[in-house]
Amino acid sequence: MIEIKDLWYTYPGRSEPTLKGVNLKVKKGEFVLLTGPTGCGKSTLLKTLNGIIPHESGGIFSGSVKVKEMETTDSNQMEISKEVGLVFQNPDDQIFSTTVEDEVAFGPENLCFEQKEIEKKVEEALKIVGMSDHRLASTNSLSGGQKQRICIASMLAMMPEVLAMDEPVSQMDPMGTREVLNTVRELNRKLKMTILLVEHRLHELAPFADRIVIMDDGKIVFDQPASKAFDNLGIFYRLGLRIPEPVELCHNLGIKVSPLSVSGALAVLDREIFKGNIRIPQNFRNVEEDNGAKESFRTNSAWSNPSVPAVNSPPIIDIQDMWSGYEKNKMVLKGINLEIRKGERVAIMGTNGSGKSTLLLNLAAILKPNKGSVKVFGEDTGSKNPYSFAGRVGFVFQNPDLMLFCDSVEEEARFGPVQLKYNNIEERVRDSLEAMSILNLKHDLPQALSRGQRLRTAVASVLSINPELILLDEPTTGQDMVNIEQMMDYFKNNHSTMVFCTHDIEVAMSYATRILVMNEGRIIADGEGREIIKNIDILRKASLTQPPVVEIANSLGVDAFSVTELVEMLTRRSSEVINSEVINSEVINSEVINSEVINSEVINSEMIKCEVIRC
Ligand SMILES: Nc1ncnc2c1ncn2[C@@H]1O[C@H](COP(=O)(O)OP(=O)(O)OP(=O)(O)O)[C@@H](O)[C@H]1O
Ligand SMILES: Nc1ncnc2c1ncn2[C@@H]1O[C@H](COP(=O)(O)OP(=O)(O)OP(=O)(O)O)[C@@H](O)[C@H]1O
Repeated sequence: MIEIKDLWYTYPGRSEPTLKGVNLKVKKGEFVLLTGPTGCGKSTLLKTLNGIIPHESGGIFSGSVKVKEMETTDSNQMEISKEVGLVFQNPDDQIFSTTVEDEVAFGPENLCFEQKEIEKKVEEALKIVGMSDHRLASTNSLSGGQKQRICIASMLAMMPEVLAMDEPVSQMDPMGTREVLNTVRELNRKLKMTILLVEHRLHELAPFADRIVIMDDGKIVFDQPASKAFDNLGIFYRLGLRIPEPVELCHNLGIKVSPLSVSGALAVLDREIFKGNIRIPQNFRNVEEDNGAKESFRTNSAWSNPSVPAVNSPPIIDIQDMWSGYEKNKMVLKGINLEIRKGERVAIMGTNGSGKSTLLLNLAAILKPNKGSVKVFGEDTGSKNPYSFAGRVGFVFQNPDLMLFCDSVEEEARFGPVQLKYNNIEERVRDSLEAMSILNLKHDLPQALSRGQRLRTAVASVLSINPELILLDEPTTGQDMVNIEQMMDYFKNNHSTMVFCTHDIEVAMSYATRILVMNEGRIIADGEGREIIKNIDILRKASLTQPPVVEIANSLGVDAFSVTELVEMLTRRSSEVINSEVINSEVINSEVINSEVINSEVINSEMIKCEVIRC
């Protein structure tokens, strides 16, 4: 269905190619998950499939891209678009109609379907993405995740033979992601729709794919069936890609199988328990008592429980019975009460459209309460404009493109300090770019960067003013694991006071000192991550899911909140297993673990901590 041969592509104005000899074949009906570090060229490759590159982009293109035998460079873009539906990375780049209904109907109308058929397609597509109730809504009034749902629906309404999706679920809540992808998978199986999906959330999406392809620096460096892809984890660690927790658990236990699902991992563990290789510890419900201090991890499995700051200082944020919305008689937030103190890192989680961004906009005084009060640093935002908080409050929007307007990355970081007439401007610029690992991009035009790079530029532009309160709307979407850790470690190590929206429960568990869960404009839970994660009712109401390792631990009857914790629990009681041949051969076979580790008595947190494992 897709055949790419020796594809090279250089963007206009760039001296180096972005794609460097890509070869890829995808058969009809395959579901291919394409991943790789941020900026490696995934979106660029996807754009060659429907001819946006090179037809609209210009630049230097060589090699061949064929879809259904059609050479995309020779074909007219209308023709290619009938075969290839492309879901854009940024929904705002895709959506152009004023209502949801018109947006979804646009494709089928252009394909000249009968009116009745168009109606049916729109209805079905909206149902798949859970947006039937928003059919008549204005597209401008949708939340980030709702916009992504509409983008998927508008492609599904056309039922293209090839569906190319660029991080289509990055802003969607976990339950919505599962539901939509289950349906997409069904369509792929039943109708033999060919799917090429780009995602960083490999750990969540791998179970849906037939094949996993990894890009690095403009080349394809790995291509394996999903069932075998995780047999050797070296490349995933090396490129900082997130590994499905069930796989990581089994490997860290020395079991050489790579189940992608919770049920698969449980079947494997049951077998090992039956053989006596693993024993479930008794009386092990309270992990914190037993474990004492835990080191922070350097891999995804290692995300640890963040420490909670002292809470005896006066609140920086004080919200009393706040109601707020965009239209007079339609409140989005309904009676919010909230206090946040210096040093807290608060994650806001919840269903798409539950009001997370709206709450954040209120904290930045961009939106004002219709009723009740919001005090930031003791000042009532109702009587202030957002500029009164400039320098003290830093805000990063869900869509970083709304913040980038300068000619270079370093200009973006310089803008704030210059406006605020700060000293040490160049030092601030350098430090903030360095903190976000984009110093090497300082002369680049922000609009000519990958999304992950643009997001980090937006964060750097806020860091350079060193605000007392940092507000981030989904700062980890579209980022690879290394960048997520680096960004969040920075805030943690600098004891920043921050409030961030996220759909990533593992990041929240690891970095937030407190999690707020929202549903339909209300805070329905507020507490420490470990408490929240155990409350299935709350999770369900907020469309959240437990991380797989927590589900596995629950099924085994123990309390564990990360892969490390569960490995520690299981191996501490069975160190003979760790020293067994199984583990040693895994370790010896692995490219990444050195002899020190092999000699280690147990696979404990020391081993996982070891930097070696990452490279
Ligand atoms: N419009 C553009 N003009 C010039 N260069 C560009 C443009 N878009 C992307 N690039 C270059 O191509 C590289 C790859 O970008 P691309 O968006 O394909 O990466 P990606 O793998 O999709 O990244 P991410 O995971 O962050 O979305 C960028 O690092 C940048 O150098
Ligand atoms: N500019 C706007 N005009 C009118 N209604 C809006 C506007 N922005 C958001 N809304 C509505 O407010 C509600 C909450 O949106 P908000 O963006 O706060 O949700 P969210 O929880 O951040 O969602 P997501 O997880 O999808 O980002 C949604 O129902 C949305 O339709």
